[in-house]
Order: sequence, then C-alpha cells, then structure tokens
Amino acid sequence: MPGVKLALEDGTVFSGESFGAVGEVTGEVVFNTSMTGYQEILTDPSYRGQIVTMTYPEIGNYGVNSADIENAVPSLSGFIVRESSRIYSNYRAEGDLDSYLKQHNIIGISGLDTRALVRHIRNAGAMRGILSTIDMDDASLVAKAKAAPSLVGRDIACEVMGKSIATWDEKLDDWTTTEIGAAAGTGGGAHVVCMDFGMKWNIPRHFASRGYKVTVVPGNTSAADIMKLNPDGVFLSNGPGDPEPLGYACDTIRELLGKTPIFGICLGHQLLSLACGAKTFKLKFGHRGANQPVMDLTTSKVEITTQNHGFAVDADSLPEELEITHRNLNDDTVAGVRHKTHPAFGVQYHPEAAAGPHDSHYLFERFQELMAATTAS
Ligand SMILES: NC(=O)CC[C@H](N)C(=O)O
Repeated sequence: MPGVKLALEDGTVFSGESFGAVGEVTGEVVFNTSMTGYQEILTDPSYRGQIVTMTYPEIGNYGVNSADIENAVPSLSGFIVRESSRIYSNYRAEGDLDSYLKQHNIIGISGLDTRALVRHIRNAGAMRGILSTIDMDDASLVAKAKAAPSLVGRDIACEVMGKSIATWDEKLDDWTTTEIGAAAGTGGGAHVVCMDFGMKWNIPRHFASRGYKVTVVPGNTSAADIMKLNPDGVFLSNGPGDPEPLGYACDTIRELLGKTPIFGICLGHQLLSLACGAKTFKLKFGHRGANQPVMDLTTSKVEITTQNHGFAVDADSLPEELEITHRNLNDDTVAGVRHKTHPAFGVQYHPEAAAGPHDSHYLFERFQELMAATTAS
C-alpha cells in the first residue's frame, strides 16, 4: 500500500495508509462528528475546498450506493478516516468506498490518529493542509500547505452551482416519505424556485415529496428572471465557502424580499442575513456533524440537527429588521433568523438532514405556511 502524508500549515505532519485516489491535494482541514452518512458528506457540495476528517473510527462498513448521494459527484478535496473498513455489508450497497473514491479521484488517508488530529484542530482552529502520496518530504509539504489558497474572501459557490434552469421531480426515498407522513403531497402544486449555490439534493426532494412544483436555477440568476418563473416561494440553498464575496446573490435576495416568501438553509441563511445588512465571520473550527443541539426560541424546543458550516452570522451585527429565532446550544451562535416585516427566514443548519436526525423537518412546514399566508393576503 503506498504511503500518504497529511501536513498542516502549522508544521504538524501525520503519516497514514493510502486509500481512494493517489496524487496530491490541498484544502482546509476540518472534521465531522457524524457516526453515519459518509456518502452524503462526500457528495455535499458545501465541502468544496476542504479535506474532511471523520471522527467516527470506522468508515465504509456499509458501502456506497447511488440512492444516498447529495449531488452528482464528490466536491470535497480529500477524506481522512481512522480505519477504512475492509469489508462492507448492506443490502442497499452497490460498491465499496475505496473504489468510489478512486473513481471520483478523491485522495483518502487512513490509519492515522484522528483523535489527535481533531483535538489539534479544535485547539488551533481549522487550517490549510495537504494530502500527498507523491511527496514524502515534510518541509516541502508544509510549504505547499502554507501556499494553498484560503477559503476566506473567495467565491467558490460559483464552481459548484447549477449551470442552467431545470425542473426537479425526484422525491424522498420511501423511508423518509413515511417520516414526513401527513405532510406528503400537501404543497398543492405551489411553485418553489430553488437558487442553487451547490445544493444538497435532499432539499428539492423534500419539496417534491411535499407536492410542490420545483424549479432549480443557478445561484447567479437575476431577481427579474426568478420572478418571471412566477414563484410562490424562493428557496436559497446551502453552498461552499465564504458567503461575503457573493454580493451578486445578496443583491438578488434584496430585490426578492417582500415580493415572494424566502427560506434559506446554511449558506442561504447567511446570504439572507448579509442581504439585510448583517455581517458574517469565520468560526474557529466550524460545526460539522449530525448531533448539534439548537433551540427554537419561538417554541423553546430543542432539536438535534445536522450541520456543516465554517462561517456564521454575527449576532451583534444584526439589523433591526432581523430577529434571531434559533441558537446553537454548543456555543450560542446564531442558528436561525426571521425578517420582521417580510416573509423570509433562514436556518444555519440542515432540516433536510441527509444524513442526520429528522427533528427539523417542521421548517419545511413553516415555509409552506408562510407561502400559504402570503398567497392568501
Ligand atoms: N453548508 C453550507 O451551506 C455552508 C455555508 C458556508 N459555506 C459555511 O461554511 O459557513
């Protein structure tokens, strides 16, 4: 098995065993605390530019399949695990993780002390790193990690957003449709237009299963072109990188505010907040996992949520017209906002789960109620 090294910009170097593709790649090294859902994580476009460490020690044991993908191909830069399972066993599996990573040219490293790596990132913060199977010289690797581009200040959503306007028909799989139960099909054909900044596919699957007509447009579509589609509501998707450079999207959202109900998830929530005059900042090491507690301040209920973000909305920067509706209970950061006068809200986490708990499905109902109330008024 070829050797592989992970080097961080601060000079820390780990050696491990290679799995997946060979070669060399740089990215921001982050970690995810989900126990399952590696395939959804691999294909979530919000990981663009990042090398993801799984804290769960055994990854790959249920294989991969074509049903659990969140986008056509993996977008992340590299994948770090403690142990890559040598066997997989699951009736839904169609192949093994190692071959999947090879097929999509994703470099993996296993056999390193992921607990030590994650403790280091938690103390020092997420930082740039490099994975290489071709350069084993520590000093050279650290120099390359230092020279890698930072995520801050760059628009990388434009690299993964949809390129054309398309209709969306795919629904949730049978298990999740059972979960949404009575809500299935209740959308009554109302039209949701999704602005795609690198959207996880489980979001439009939710809209389709709830009975909406769904159109997906590239994240750089103008407000005028969106309004021509005659939406009953506009959804702002998740997406990778720093939200601040996406001024074009904020201009569009500002124009849409008050004309149509708006719901944003993750990057979409950050863009909605920026469009209203708030600021975002980079978290030390981010929130990535399927076990993040959030309180809905409007009901005082706590939900366990799936999250994947490295930036957050600055509570102190919130303009008068935005109200904080949700807080992350781990660090009290803003987890949701609502516009006080226009029908618009966003959450920093992932109600579509994929993978993760289904506690937050109610947010799709809130959007539905908002659309119904706006149409009625
Ligand atoms: N999942 C997302 O949409 C992530 C939003 C943004 N890229 C962040 O890291 O904060």
